[in-house]
Amino acid sequence: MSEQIHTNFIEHTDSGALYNKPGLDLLLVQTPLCRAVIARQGAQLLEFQATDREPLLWLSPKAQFEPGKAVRGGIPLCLPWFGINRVDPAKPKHGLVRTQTWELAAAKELAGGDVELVFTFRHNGDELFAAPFFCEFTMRLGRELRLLLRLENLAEAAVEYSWAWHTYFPVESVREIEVHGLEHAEYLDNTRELARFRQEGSLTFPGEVDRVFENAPAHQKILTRNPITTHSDNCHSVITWNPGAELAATLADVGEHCGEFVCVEHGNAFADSWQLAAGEVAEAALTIQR
Ligand SMILES: O=P(O)(O)OC[C@H]1O[C@H](O)[C@H](O)[C@@H](O)[C@@H]1O
Repeated sequence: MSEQIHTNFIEHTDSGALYNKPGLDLLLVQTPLCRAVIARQGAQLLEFQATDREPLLWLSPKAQFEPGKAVRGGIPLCLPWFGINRVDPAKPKHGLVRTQTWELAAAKELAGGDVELVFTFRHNGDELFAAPFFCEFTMRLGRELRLLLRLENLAEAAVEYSWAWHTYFPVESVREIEVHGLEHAEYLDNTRELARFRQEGSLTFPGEVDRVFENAPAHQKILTRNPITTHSDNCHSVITWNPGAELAATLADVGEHCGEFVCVEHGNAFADSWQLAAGEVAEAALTIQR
């Protein structure tokens, strides 16, 4: 591993110091514009809050910080496959990069006071995923949050990649929110063997909801006390998820907190998966604010 990057806005810390649950190395970013916490494992943003605004991300009070286990909350990046691996369902859900250590390759302050962190991850190809690939994940942290993904297929043949930023948003009560921006779109219902339906009106969360919108619009709005808006570039899939009380009771890191968040995830999965030729690069971006 390369040497740690030192700047006046990054503190190298860990989950023991910040959450009293030792286990993972964390970066604490503090600037006049915002505060963020990022796990080196998965380059996973755990917290983001612009100064004088409400938190943008939900981190479960029951989150576990164990190396090799995904942390419940923030923005885990699911890649190189999203959800259950369709070729071999015994493989871990949501790919492999969310439980691997990423490198902080660069960190700098931009004009205007935003800071930019660049994380990289190289996969050499193994039994989990044969193709080698390289990911660059850039976070711009300011009054809003901007994420950029650059994925390079290092294989000598074409490879399919599916992925998503699996964002957990905080809400007062998931049963009282609406997600706008998916009206009339078709979705695959993951609670009904991926059967296809059409979204009538705005999306609500009366119980378990697990929907995959392909070819989805670029803007969504989460209507909660202080609305959250998302704008994506080249993210054609939106996945919406809340487990509902019954399923949440079986998730040790969610439990009774299931009403406090909604996942509105952006990426390219199912029919929108990226087919990358040998050496091909693809990019996508997501901006979130409230
Ligand atoms: O528990 P995880 O592996 O983090 O997955 C959490 C959820 O992620 C996505 O939203 C999927 O559509 C859901 O089916 C899944 O349950």
